[in-house]
Amino acid sequence: MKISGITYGLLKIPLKTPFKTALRTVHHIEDAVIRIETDTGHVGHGSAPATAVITGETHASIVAAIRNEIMPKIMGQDVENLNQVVDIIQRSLYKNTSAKAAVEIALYDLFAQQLERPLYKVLGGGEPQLSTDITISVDHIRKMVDDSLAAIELGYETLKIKVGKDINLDIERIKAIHAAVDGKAVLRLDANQGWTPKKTVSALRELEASGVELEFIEQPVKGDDIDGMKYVTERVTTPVMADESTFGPKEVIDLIKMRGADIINIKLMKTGGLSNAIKIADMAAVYDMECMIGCMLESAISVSAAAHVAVAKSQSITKIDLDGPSWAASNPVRGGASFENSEISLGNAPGLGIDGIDGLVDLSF
Ligand SMILES: C[C@H](N)C(=O)N[C@H](CCC(=O)O)C(=O)O
Ligand SMILES: [Mg+2]
Repeated sequence: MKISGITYGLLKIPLKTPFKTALRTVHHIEDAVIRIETDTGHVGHGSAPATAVITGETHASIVAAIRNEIMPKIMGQDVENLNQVVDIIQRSLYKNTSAKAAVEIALYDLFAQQLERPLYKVLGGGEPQLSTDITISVDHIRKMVDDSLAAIELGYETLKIKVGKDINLDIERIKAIHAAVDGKAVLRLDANQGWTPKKTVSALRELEASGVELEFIEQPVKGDDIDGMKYVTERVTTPVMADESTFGPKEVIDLIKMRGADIINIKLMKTGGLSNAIKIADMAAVYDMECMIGCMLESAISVSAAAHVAVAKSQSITKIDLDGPSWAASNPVRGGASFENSEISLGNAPGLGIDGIDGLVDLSF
């Protein structure tokens, strides 16, 4: 099965409600989508959102990186030689992790299709059901409380509360949600780099002292402030998760060695795809470190691939934040994993099991 062609598209799906973090407000999922074709007539699907504030990439840069740098180097390669092709993708250009992720997702889809097995089985198997959290956008307190209660009504058992705007107001937000939820859901926080190390410690100590139990605090300080992450990790009881601080395996090794966080958030768009995500999950298992699999605001194509990794690497990937598709007003992906509120189910079809994608704007000029 040799790689013989590629088509490019843009997928834009309105959200049910705006997604708001300390870094950005988003009204649509917008993904660059690729379909990699083979000489056997198979099609592998891949996609990547443009999360410029996190990875530095735009849709134009993702498509240009794939079109000009990655595809010319893997055209004609045999999908069967998965590791060799992955190596070419990873060496094809510096950074551009979302572009690499889109290509790796399509490649792994094809590899598993060739073996006529669902991707998670090719990656090691597992139980093909996951339960994801749901993100609560940062907003005024009443809205966040209402959103939290509505999510619980829909069956979500874990809420990921976005903070990081104004730390004093954030403390009020968290206390109000904690009181309203009244133990009916697990609470995790994501400050998306919005706090400082000292203020994080004092906020968490105040919350801990007032009986607010948090599963973890994700990326409280600037991504490149690894000393700040360590400072917080050493001083609070609440576990600290690294998101924007760690992209690839090397950064994770460094962070583990310096004990700069308790948990790692693995996202395919940061790792450059499945190969590095798997390396990180395996390394974390060696160090008895827990990981979460996360996503950007992205469609069911790439989130399905992340779900397959999570199922196969459940020894270290113990937390799931794959709510991207739940934010979309519709799911234009035919076939593949199903996303029903908190429940994610992987089908039995080969690869990712995707039959087609509706509403793609063709970029294959
Ligand atoms: C969607 C997911 N639950 C999430 O919160 N991801 C964010 C980044 C999402 C984005 O800005 O597209 C995160 O974990 O920081
Ligand atoms: Mg995060």
